[in-house]
Amino acid sequence: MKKKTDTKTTEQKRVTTQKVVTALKSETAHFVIGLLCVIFGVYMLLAFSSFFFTGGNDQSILAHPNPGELLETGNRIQNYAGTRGAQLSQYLINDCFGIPAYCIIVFLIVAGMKLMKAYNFSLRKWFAGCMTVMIWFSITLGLIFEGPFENSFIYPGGLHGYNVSRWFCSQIGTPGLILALLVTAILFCVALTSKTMPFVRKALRPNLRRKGNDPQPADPEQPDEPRPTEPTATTPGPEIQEEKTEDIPAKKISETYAASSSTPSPKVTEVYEEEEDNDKNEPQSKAHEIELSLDETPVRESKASDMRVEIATGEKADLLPSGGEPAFEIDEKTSEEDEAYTGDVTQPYNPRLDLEHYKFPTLDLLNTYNDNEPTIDMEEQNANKDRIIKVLRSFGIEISSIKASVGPTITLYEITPAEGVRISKIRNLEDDIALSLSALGIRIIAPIPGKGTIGIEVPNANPRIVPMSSILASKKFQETTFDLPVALGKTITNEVFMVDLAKAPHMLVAGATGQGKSVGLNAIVTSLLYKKHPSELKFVIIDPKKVEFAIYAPIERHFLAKLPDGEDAIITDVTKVVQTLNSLCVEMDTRYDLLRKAGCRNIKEYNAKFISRQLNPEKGHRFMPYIVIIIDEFGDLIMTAGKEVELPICRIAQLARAVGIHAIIATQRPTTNIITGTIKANFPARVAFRVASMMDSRTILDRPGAQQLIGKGDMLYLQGNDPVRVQCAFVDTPEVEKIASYISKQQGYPTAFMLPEYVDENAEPSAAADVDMNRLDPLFEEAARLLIYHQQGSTSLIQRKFSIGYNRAGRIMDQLERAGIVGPTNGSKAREVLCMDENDLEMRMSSLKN
Ligand SMILES: Nc1ncnc2c1ncn2[C@@H]1O[C@H](COP(=O)(O)OP(=O)(O)OP(=O)(O)O)[C@@H](O)[C@H]1O
Repeated sequence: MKKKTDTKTTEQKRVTTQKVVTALKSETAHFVIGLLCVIFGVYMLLAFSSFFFTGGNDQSILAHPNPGELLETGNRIQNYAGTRGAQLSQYLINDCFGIPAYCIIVFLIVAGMKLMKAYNFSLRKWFAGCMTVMIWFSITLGLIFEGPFENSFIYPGGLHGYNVSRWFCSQIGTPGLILALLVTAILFCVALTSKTMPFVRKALRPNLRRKGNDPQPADPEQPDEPRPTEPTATTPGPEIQEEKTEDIPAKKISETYAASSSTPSPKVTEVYEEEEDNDKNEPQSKAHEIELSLDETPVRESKASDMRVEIATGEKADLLPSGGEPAFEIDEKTSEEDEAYTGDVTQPYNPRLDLEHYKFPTLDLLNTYNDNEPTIDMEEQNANKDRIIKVLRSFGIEISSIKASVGPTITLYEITPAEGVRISKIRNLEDDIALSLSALGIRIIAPIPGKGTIGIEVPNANPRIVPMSSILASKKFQETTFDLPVALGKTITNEVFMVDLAKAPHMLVAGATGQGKSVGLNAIVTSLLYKKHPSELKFVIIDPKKVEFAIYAPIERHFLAKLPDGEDAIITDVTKVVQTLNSLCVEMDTRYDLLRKAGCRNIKEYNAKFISRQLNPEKGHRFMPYIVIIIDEFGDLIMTAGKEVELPICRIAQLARAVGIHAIIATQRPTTNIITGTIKANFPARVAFRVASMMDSRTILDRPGAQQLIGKGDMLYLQGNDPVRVQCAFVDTPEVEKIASYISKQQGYPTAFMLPEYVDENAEPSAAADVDMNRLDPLFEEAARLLIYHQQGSTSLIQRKFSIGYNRAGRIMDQLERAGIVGPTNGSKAREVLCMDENDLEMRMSSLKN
């Protein structure tokens, strides 16, 4: 009986402890503790400051040894913070660290702010910094003021400083201690800022100067560096003052640049909250690893990987070949010779200034799919396991262990073959095994790269959606340092899968219709919209289908780029596509020119230099936003415009990486006449959703596999050697609409970002001469009659009447326009018909034929 009560009490105690621990970990507890820290810090500040005036008087009272008497004399204590304040100051200042004890207050307040989530300080760094400063100054002051300061009651270095400096002096002598303090100070400054080393070098050799043709970014400390004024994001500002630049605090510039260029996480506080909630309520965000016993039930279930674990996909991307990209060389010309500029250079350039109140989209715009409960169906797991063992056994393969990682839609069974079984044997049997397992979407990885095990991927009976919100709320996305972070979804081990488009640098997306391509493209755009300010990123969207991307039209003045005479920023017309791509080539060339003049190797260096005002906007320099080109239905484009489209795309893909222009092309039909060798060579990052055939998979990934995917966002991402299976994040059209509307309601630029004008030098001035009669569509004349009869230049009319596809109808319409029979596109309205009647048409036709 007694034993039972004991157990009950222990259990109760355990539960209570657990409750207390949970309560302490809660956000409210953090906030309250933080607030207390700040309040206590302020109290200490009062006590310390008062100590300097009242300490002398209080000291004699506090020195009284009897606590009873201390209580009586309490009224005579003069410190504003009372007896305890006086005691605390006496102890921390005189008995410990001297005046540098103020560092304790600084740390307390910093820690409090961090706990309250008011600021996101790194506590470890602040702690180390405050401790170092406090101890260093304490010893230094201890050395300078041996004993009380001018016979006053204050020990500037405290007893600690006094004793430590005395001990050091006895060991290494006073000069030794001075040298040690000096070295420590320099080391601390080196750890604190990278500016220390050039500063020390310069102090050691004052006439040390960088060579003029050094392509590195110039040292901001250099007094004669020219710096630009504060222009708008696209145009140079008019204000120019005759001012020298010596007095620009280099540190300030670099700090502000860091602040302005680092990407703020939208609503970071909220994000963390959500993430914690996710951790609590949505255990599906954890990877579930189950070790399956070889005979029956699972032996162990463990939540192995935390969502916060970062997989090094980005870094991996870094190491990959850039797909035949030619080397970019900077010629040896003095980069800054034409930059002598003396404008208003007191502040670093802030690219976000024009839209400084811009708010990043918030996570509440996205659906959370809370009902999407995680489930691990043990029956299913065991049935699969048994099937795998049976099938392998039937081929004479024994296994020693089997482990399952349950992903959102796929489970990976990792199999260790028994000793003596050769992996090559399993690989040879791959097709037979797949046939025997015969479920849709089984993929065998023999062996798993870097391991001696074999992977068998089996689709889950109840797949789970990976909501975009969960990916964007993840710590990995929030804290990413990628320049163009693209969050694609979750891997089989439930880790957030991200790539840096800036390093990819161009992406090919393929997938049969309805397998998740459009959702994937939306996920890519969404993740960029959540991370980039309108001044830093522009999209060029090419959408021949005219429907998929219309949802982005509202953000034209924030995030889209277009031709100067372009009506719609979402480009749907084939001729406009060719013009736009060529215009992008012009932009690319201009950017290269500017980079060369600035002596920078890439856009990042260039922008950093521009921000620190080392480049002169009057010489054409400007802040360069990244440009991401998205082309949907690339197959249709190639079919209609062929080389006209392929050539500029390949040029961009070969060269544009360094200047921040990146292309993503998507196609339903990954055939070799669409994804040509040149395209493939220049698009190293490949995304394959489910495709129709093994041939298609080979075209896109250079290997089979994509035909076995299960659709609905199940995809393989390839960059380098081995494809990664990822469940694409799901973002629905209404969610994208909400994001677009959230952005479009805010102040934008007056127009979309203007691409340079492109003049086709080979273009014939006469419209009629532009039409090659030998290549006219057989339906050309009939279509012309139809439009004249209806007096309505509508592509869908041609499509309907002749029962032909959109692309062909579009092509006919382009030919009709070039022949001067219909006018140019007219927004969403039908084109104007320029021929009045049949006679008019006859005349035009005969002029065309001659
Ligand atoms: N990541 C995903 N998670 C869950 N379901 C998805 C995902 N991606 C797509 N789906 C489902 O598949 C459907 C089709 O997707 P989507 O429109 O992206 O296909 P698509 O490949 O672009 O087709 P098309 O080429 O015809 O435009 C979606 O409506 C959705 O129901």
